[in-house]
Amino acid sequence: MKITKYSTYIVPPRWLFLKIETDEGIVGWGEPVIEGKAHTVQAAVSELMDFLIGKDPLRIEDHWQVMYRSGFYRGGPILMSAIAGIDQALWDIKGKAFNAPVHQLLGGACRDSMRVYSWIGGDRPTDVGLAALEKQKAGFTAIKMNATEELQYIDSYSKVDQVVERVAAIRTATGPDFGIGVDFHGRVHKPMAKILAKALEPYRLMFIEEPVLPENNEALREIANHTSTPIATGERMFSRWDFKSLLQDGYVDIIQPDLSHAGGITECKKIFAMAEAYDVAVAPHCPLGPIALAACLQVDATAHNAVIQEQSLGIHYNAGNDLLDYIVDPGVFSYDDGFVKIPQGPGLGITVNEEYVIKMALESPHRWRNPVWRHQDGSVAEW
Ligand SMILES: O=C(O)[C@@H](O)[C@H](O)[C@H](O)CO
Ligand SMILES: [Mg+2]
Repeated sequence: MKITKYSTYIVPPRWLFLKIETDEGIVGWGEPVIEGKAHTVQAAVSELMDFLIGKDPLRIEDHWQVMYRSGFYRGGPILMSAIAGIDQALWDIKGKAFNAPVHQLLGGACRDSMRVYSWIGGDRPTDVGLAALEKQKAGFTAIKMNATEELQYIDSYSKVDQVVERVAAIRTATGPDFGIGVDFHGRVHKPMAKILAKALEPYRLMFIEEPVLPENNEALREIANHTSTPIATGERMFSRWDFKSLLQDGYVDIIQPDLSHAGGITECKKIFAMAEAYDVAVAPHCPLGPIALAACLQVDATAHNAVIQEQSLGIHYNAGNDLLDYIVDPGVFSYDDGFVKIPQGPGLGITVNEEYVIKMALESPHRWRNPVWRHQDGSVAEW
């Protein structure tokens, strides 16, 4: 079998899909994207595909090594997202070629279904009490919300109180066993992060996420010393090499690599295994489309330490398209009591609605850019 062709599709709300074709008629789909930089990743995909056209799609490990090592410059969000989407598409092809779901090819499932959580409140954390209750009624056992829109290095305690009030409202609305993740979203700096972490401790959270930006991961030590709440991070870390010191240092409890940002199925399977050796859980990040979610579930199925999966079913951003719009078999992601069954179809286990993808790419190709938010004094706030 040989790779003959590829196509990329910029689709709303913020995504990029990739289709790779072969001379045997088998096609694979991937989702190589980083939000706000879809066009940049698209360009990186086209550069990397020059190495793959005419090659055997089944030699995934070798292709991964070529894409990662042969370019001299390596790592980072753009290159690793491009590799990720290509890698997903190659695994999709391999699964279809052997008529097996990807998880079978990775060693087989060690769980039947995966607990999932839904994001509430969109980019801005408003009215989350009600939103959490709606998700609970819809069958979810866990949600995640953003803690705050912005917080300065040193800021008022009333902003801390507002976060606590929102979390308390969710806890009251949903009861003691409901999973609550609070995403600091890298919007909080070290001086306030420890205050906020400590203030949230009584609410028995599932985790606090990105308490500081990943480039400040050395601050996790102090934050971990201020709270017993599990600490999660990793959506902006892109390879085993990014994760190794985080794991060695020992202050993280849950890592959140993204199957569309961190080198794909091939790399994330290895990252999950590294974490297992440190007794660290995995909760893969995925505010993306159906191909990314399917890739996550295929690896989750095979990883003992995968505990919960983020997913964007039900209009993650409170605007635009839902991931189910892009597949012809939306039932594949139906959840029961907060769990999604592992997709069993060949490859990634979903059937992309190609006609709809092409239509959306033609009619509404997005140019989604991250909003620019500012603090009261006019200085830029982390989005
Ligand atoms: O953990 C999450 O899902 C968030 O940090 C999103 O990745 C971010 O808001 C961009 O969509
Ligand atoms: Mg996050």
